[in-house]
Amino acid sequence: MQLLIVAVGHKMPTWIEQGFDEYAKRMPPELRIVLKEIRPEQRSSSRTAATVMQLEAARIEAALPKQCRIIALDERGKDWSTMQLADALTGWQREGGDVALLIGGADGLDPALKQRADMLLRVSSLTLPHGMVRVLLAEQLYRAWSITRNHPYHRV
Ligand SMILES: C[S@@+](CC[C@H](N)C(=O)[O-])C[C@H]1O[C@@H](n2cnc3c(N)ncnc32)[C@H](O)[C@@H]1O
Repeated sequence: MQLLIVAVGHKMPTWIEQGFDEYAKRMPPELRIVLKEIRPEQRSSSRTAATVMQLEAARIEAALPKQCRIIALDERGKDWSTMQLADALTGWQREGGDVALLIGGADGLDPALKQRADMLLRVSSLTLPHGMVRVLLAEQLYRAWSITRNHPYHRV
């Protein structure tokens, strides 16, 4: 099973790339975190944010496997504790299939894409920059995995 992070945004600063890699590389081979970067659409005065999000959504859809669970990261989503994430991870592994975690660009994720997601998840009440969300998500997935394995990384 793979955890796909499908994230709008590329050419991230080195500190984002390093932060992400730091946690992604700690995952075991049977539960890899795979990053798929989506090139952001050009912003211009003749394009509305809705148009840009629709075009980015088409790119995100094209990057998704045929069958996968979709979790859309959104600040208006459900609040999960790390323990809840760890429980969910156990369930996802039991049920099998890939899980895609979607991170939007500067304007967010297209409403239709959020509608078709299995759930919306928020990681804070604050609006975070998309680069930071991928780092935070990688750390939380690693922490959640460490909980399922009683690994000492997570202290209660
Ligand atoms: C700069 S934010 C976009 C903000 C946009 N105005 C909106 O309303 O969604 C870029 C992306 O980062 C993710 N993101 C930012 N803050 C988040 C949070 N607190 N919880 C979950 N995802 C977040 C979302 O996927 C969002 O689409």
